[in-house]
Amino acid sequence: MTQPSNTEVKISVKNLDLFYGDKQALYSISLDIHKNEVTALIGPSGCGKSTFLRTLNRMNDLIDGVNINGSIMIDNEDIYKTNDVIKLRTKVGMVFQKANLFPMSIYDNVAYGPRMQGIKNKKQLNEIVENSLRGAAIWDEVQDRLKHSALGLSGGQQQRVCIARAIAMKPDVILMDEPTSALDPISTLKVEELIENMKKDYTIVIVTHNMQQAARVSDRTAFFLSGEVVEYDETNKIFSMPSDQRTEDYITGRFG
Ligand SMILES: Nc1ncnc2c1ncn2[C@@H]1O[C@H](COP(=O)(O)OP(=O)(O)OP(=O)(O)O)[C@@H](O)[C@H]1O
Repeated sequence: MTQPSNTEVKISVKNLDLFYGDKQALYSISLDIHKNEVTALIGPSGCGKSTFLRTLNRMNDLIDGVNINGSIMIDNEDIYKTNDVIKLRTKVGMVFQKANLFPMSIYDNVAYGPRMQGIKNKKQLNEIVENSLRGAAIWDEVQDRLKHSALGLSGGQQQRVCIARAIAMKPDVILMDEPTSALDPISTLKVEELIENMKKDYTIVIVTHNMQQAARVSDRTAFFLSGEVVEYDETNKIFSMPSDQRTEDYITGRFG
């Protein structure tokens, strides 16, 4: 468990409500996410963790009938007031629960985003691919088979290539939605180590069902319940001395 430092605020969420049609899924969420920290979102199934995560790069815009009130500022800019959603999603990358690599080579998977941005220079692409795979702690395992299909890798390796693919876009923030829930314990540990190492370069927000994982990798933890944030604090505090009885009941396994 790491000690949070007094880092600057990267993302500031104020009074955020979200509705799927008539159904409200998030209630007046306000919290600050700090730069170069790992922030964990925990809570029982259906409490709104993924919904909240997706608001941070406007992935919910892709769902019909979603309405949002309140504001989310990233680097002091309201992300719901910009029209450049592509730029936002470049700055705020995402890694999903299940590795979702394209049926193409490892190299092409990582080079995909930069190529879409118009980078064609071979040397530059080689550099981006190598640096991204190194950044995702998978270079040593795949450097001899960059031209092989990415789908031939193990689940844990594929998930790290997904992280490399996110890194290749040079994001500031990386959102991770249960990135290890489909992995075995050893691959999980590798991804957790990777997350710890990545926070010096990125701001990371991770949804996890795994309480030990939240305790191991995060600096701050938000406990969600029925669409509200019950408690948000330093991870040490949440896991040793929560202020709210409901947080305590959840982390001690009394429900959820
Ligand atoms: N596309 C959607 N349309 C309508 N309702 C949705 C949609 N996605 C999620 N919901 C509802 O919003 C609420 C929050 O769901 P969400 O997936 O954010 O919770 P979660 O905490 O991430 O759950 P889990 O841990 O099971 O992934 C739930 O009641 C869910 O049914």
